[in-house]
Amino acid sequence: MAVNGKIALVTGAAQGLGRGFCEILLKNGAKVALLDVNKEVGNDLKASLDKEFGPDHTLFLTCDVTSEDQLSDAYQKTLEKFGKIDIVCNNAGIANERDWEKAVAVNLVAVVRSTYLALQHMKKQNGGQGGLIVNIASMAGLGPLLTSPVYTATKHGVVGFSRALAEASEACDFGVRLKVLCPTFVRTAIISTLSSEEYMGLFSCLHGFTEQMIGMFGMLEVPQVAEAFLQLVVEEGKNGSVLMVTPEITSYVEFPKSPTDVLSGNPSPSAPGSSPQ
Ligand SMILES: NC(=O)C1=CN([C@@H]2O[C@H](COP(=O)(O)OP(=O)(O)OC[C@H]3O[C@@H](n4cnc5c(N)ncnc54)[C@H](O)[C@@H]3O)[C@@H](O)[C@H]2O)C=CC1
Ligand SMILES: CC/C=C\CC(=O)/C=C/C=C\C=C\C=C\[C@@H](O)[C@@H](O)C/C=C\CCC(=O)O
Repeated sequence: MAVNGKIALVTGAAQGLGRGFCEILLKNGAKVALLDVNKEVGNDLKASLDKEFGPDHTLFLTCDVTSEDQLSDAYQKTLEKFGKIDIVCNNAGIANERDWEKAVAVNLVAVVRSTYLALQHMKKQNGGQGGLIVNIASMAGLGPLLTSPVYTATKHGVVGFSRALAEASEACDFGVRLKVLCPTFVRTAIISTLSSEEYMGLFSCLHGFTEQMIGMFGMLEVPQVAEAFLQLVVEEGKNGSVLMVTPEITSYVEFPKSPTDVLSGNPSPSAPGSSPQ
């Protein structure tokens, strides 16, 4: 999808990766609705972007994505301001294994809700022009991050939900594509929470393991991930694709055609249909 002239909505836009995604969209000619629960940082970002791109290219909306009313209202205000929504990036996310229900609410429930709101406004059957939804997961959406079981669950959920809905959207001819971004560690505020007692919850005994993982997978900078995000946005087709981003490589993930493709070669003798050993 060409970005120039498009209207985008980004959640968690005030800082970190969300800010990076907004800036690269604006640099490529889009107008962006910036949604974030942090009013102060969001207003500061809006003021900064107004200086660089002009006041009419962005709209900041204070929005807690876990609130159905606030999210729906933000979509409505975006449509009132810009007339349409072509791209949605569900980026807002937290890491918190102690208040894990909050993490589920932000990282998964809100992503589903925002995706469905986007679909409602974009799909051709509702008079929409189609569009693209990019959901931000993580490498922890592709494999278990043992320091963060609930975070892992939410990100696996984002990957599975987005891939399934992409297939459903194609089957229903909604005209809406879905894609997923799975970065490894990125130097943002979320990293600083990883060693905090609040984040670690049951797993404070694993402090130090995160440093090992960062050593193993490296640390990305926001601009690197923003470039990968732009690649996802501009690349035509690839509905349901999942893009992994590491310091060494940015590449699409190849999933097995069927879950049975990942079975080991030695079925249990008790397994139905298995031949006796
Ligand atoms: N930083 C990293 O290492 C990685 C981050 N991610 C994902 O990238 C996304 C962005 O994370 P970062 O930029 O790193 O974090 P960040 O903490 O720097 O930024 C997150 C933004 O989301 C906002 N936010 C949090 N809860 C919200 C809510 N309820 N409603 C609205 N906005 C809310 C925050 O105010 C903040 O502006 C998250 O989904 C995260 O899981 C994925 C892989 C790696
Ligand atoms: C908890 C949230 C922290 C930061 C945000 C974030 O999403 C960061 C994710 C970064 C990396 C996730 C890595 C997940 C790896 C899993 O696949 C593990 O199962 C891999 C474990 C070891 C791999 C061993 C090897 O590759 O040699």
